[in-house]
Amino acid sequence: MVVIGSGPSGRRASVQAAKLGRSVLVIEKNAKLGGVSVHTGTIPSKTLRETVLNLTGYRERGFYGLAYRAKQDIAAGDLMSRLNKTLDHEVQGLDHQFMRNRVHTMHGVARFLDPHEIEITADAGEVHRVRGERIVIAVGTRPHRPDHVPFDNRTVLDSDGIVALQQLPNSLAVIGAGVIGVEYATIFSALDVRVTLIEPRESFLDFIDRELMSEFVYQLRDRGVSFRIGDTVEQIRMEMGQPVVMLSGGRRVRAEMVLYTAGRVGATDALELSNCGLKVDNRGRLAVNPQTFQTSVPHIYATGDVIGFPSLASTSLEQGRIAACHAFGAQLPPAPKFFPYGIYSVPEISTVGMTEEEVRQKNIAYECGLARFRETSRGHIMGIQGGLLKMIVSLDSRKLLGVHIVGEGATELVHIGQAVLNLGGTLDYFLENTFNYPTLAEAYKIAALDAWNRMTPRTLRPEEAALENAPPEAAD
Ligand SMILES: Cc1cc2nc3c(=O)[nH]c(=O)nc-3n(C[C@H](O)[C@H](O)[C@H](O)COP(=O)(O)OP(=O)(O)OC[C@H]3O[C@@H](n4cnc5c(N)ncnc54)[C@H](O)[C@@H]3O)c2cc1C
Ligand SMILES: NC(=O)c1ccc[n+]([C@@H]2O[C@H](COP(=O)([O-])OP(=O)(O)OC[C@H]3O[C@@H](n4cnc5c(N)ncnc54)[C@H](O)[C@@H]3O)[C@@H](O)[C@H]2O)c1
Repeated sequence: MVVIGSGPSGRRASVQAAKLGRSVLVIEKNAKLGGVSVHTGTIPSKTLRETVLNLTGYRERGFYGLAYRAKQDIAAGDLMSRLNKTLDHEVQGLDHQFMRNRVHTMHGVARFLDPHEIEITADAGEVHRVRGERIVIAVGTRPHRPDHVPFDNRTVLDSDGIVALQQLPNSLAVIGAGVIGVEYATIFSALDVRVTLIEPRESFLDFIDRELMSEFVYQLRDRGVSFRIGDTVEQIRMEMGQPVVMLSGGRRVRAEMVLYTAGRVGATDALELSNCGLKVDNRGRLAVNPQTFQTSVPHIYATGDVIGFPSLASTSLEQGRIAACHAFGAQLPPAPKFFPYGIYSVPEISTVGMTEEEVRQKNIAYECGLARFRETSRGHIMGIQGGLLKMIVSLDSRKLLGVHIVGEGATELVHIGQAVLNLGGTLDYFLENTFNYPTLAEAYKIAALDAWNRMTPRTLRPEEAALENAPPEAAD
């Protein structure tokens, strides 16, 4: 098997194929393995977030006040040193995994010569040719960089540029309130940078439950984040060395730095896909069979971000494994119905299953249970002020339909809800089981009791019951 790209889906496909006893070659154009996930995407952004929360003492501010700082003057270098160490560990882990499983690697840009033959051009210009019985295209995406945006990697940058930051800005305008934009906007806001989030549509993160979003936006406004939602960017001008974002309707946003995060496009340009009979859509993405990840050319698979939604490292890993198993006839159980979504903003958001809006659209009779983290003893111990867990259950079957969490630890907590949901569990799981105390997971119990209270007719007090059972004249 030849795998093009060493991100999460290429990595999982290649190791799975090797475990099935096949000979595997991974082609990677970068000098280091790991893909977008390790070098510019998931791991760097999550490491920056963790570093910011640690150095600012953000998690302790509930006790010691807004002025509390673990480190007084935080510079870009403080963020980068921890980032580089984390990335080195990730790459070492990956190199070791490939070595253990005898996955071969070759560095260079791959392009198809025909449906089985691939040419690899290394940085030094050296050219190799390889043949694959099965091929996996796992080339991922790159940031969308329109010509009219004056990127200079210093004051106007994209999410690739932010991981090589030289200096921290005092103010930041983030253009595009997708997952990347929202994560970085909130991370910088936690660093006390003045942040403005700009989004042309009338709402953002539409796949998140709206009640959760109002809690999230409330917390961000409270921290001073400005929102320009429904405002189109007409131009980004440089005035006295600083970017000014010109919005439709005449408004301007002046900021020391602009982060442009208005989506990504498939990294398929170099592949010369016409040589193997494949075509991409207008965003450079490939269509696949969603069960097997085969493209229209059956021995060529495509996995990860290059096939579009949901474009997560978590789902990409699974896609790679499924593709390799299918390619070599290994059996796989059907994929679970629901996967979690984690947004590593500050505060975190995580969600699994249907939102309240989706449940309504499907006309399912439902009830919700809510728990605020401040209702848990663990929340008091940690000094947590915000945080909400929302549970949606079916009124007819009592089955769990969705869990939505905003607040500390949301991306970990969500897996309890995911297990119950994918195992077809009901509200009763949470009512009947004992949870460790004190934990944030106790929020599940509190939310379940809240839903139960709303669903169950109230037991009448003895004097009310007596009146209810009495003959009509006595009730008068
Ligand atoms: C800022 C950011 C934050 C993110 N945070 C999260 C998160 O918290 N959680 C999450 O689940 N997901 C997150 N993601 C998404 C996640 O990174 C992607 O879903 C994942 O990396 C996709 O994996 P992939 O297998 O498609 O390969 P990628 O990681 O995209 O890697 C593709 C590789 O292919 C190589 N390549 C491309 N073309 C060629 C060629 N012609 N020849 C040879 N090699 C080639 C590239 O150099 C690259 O190394 C984030 C993404 C970004 C950008
Ligand atoms: N925690 C995570 O799992 C995580 C984190 C980051 C990224 N990702 C993945 O990476 C992918 C890419 O994320 P993304 O945020 O770049 O893309 P996105 O498509 O999620 O969001 C892009 C945003 O930019 C807006 N936009 C589009 N054109 C614009 C323009 N001309 N001007 C201003 N705004 C514009 C869109 O309306 C949208 O809100 C996502 O699909 C996501 O799954 C995941």
